[in-house]
Amino acid sequence: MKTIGVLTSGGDAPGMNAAIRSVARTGLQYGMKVLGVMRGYNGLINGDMIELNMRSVSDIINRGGTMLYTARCKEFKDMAGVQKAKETCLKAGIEGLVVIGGDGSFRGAGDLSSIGIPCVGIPGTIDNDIACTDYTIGYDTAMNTAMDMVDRIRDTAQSHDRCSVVEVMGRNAGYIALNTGIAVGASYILVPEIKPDIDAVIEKIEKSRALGKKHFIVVVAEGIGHAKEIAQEIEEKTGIESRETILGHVQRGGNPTVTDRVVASQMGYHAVELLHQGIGNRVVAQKDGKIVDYDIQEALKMKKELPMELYKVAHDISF
Ligand SMILES: Nc1ncnc2c1ncn2[C@@H]1O[C@H](COP(=O)(O)OP(=O)(O)O)[C@@H](O)[C@H]1O
Ligand SMILES: O=P(O)(O)OC[C@H]1O[C@](O)(COP(=O)(O)O)[C@@H](O)[C@@H]1O
Ligand SMILES: [Mg+2]
Repeated sequence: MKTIGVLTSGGDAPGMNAAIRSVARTGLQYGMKVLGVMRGYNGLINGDMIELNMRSVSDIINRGGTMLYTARCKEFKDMAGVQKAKETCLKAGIEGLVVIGGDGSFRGAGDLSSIGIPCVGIPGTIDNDIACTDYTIGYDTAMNTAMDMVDRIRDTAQSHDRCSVVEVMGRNAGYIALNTGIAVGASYILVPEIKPDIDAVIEKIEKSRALGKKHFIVVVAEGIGHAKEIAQEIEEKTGIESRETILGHVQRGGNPTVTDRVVASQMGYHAVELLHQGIGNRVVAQKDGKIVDYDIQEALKMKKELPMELYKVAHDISF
């Protein structure tokens, strides 16, 4: 391949820049022309792209967000949009494309691959909710940010003998909630994968209160929501003054951790190796510590479950 494109799509995630840098530098080393497509699939439909050289990806490895911007592009969900994107690719000479994003972005990459533009997906989302991979770029940074924020909340909850209900991101996935919850010693963790049971939360708080505990942290995933109502119910039923905090987009920003930078660098490299061999319609993944790749359609059919043993450990040791 003489020319490849790279784009970021869906929610941004810390480490996406490190992946862009890796894709660009690997491609350039192979003598390829590398085009950075702006604002996800929008840039592909509108022909909005910039040529990347070795220096244009300098000083981004340490930065959150994405230098190529990102978007959720409705038009690309229809084949007409995908067809337009293909025409842009043909015009610009793009023979292969790296798509950094989540499962939605991979569906689009599969569609574009099916009409003759080979695409390789790189999992980039803070949610870690992509079934084919043990790890998604941005996840570690997001969890560490959430943990830092809850540590701060703990200081004030402790000083006031309060209960803090903290909502972390994760629309459909409880990975951030589970790991942050265990890392901050939460009394209870509510995740979208398990039907919420407020009575169980209250029972747990009462149990540890009987053992002398005076301040409590409950972590709630965004998919469960209702942090305010949960805090109110805890206060009403236990008499413990309660406050809710929704962490929100603070979890999506900031400098990527070492894990996110390393995995992003490895995955970007692997993606371009595939395109260099003329291989498309693949998703790069991390499996048991190794970088591997899967057919996009097969990857999208895979299922991943929240580690229930970890959920049990979290609750068995929080008193
Ligand atoms: N079924 C689909 N077919 C084609 N493109 C899709 C599809 N679903 C999502 N996309 C494209 O991928 C973009 C990102 O998807 P989204 O689900 O929002 O985020 P993520 O990739 O993080 O899961 C969408 O805005 C759209 O352009
Ligand atoms: O920034 P938005 O559009 O409000 O989206 C919020 C959602 O994006 C995420 O931060 C990341 O999700 P994606 O990577 O799948 O886009 C979710 O945790 C959250 O539910
Ligand atoms: Mg998604």
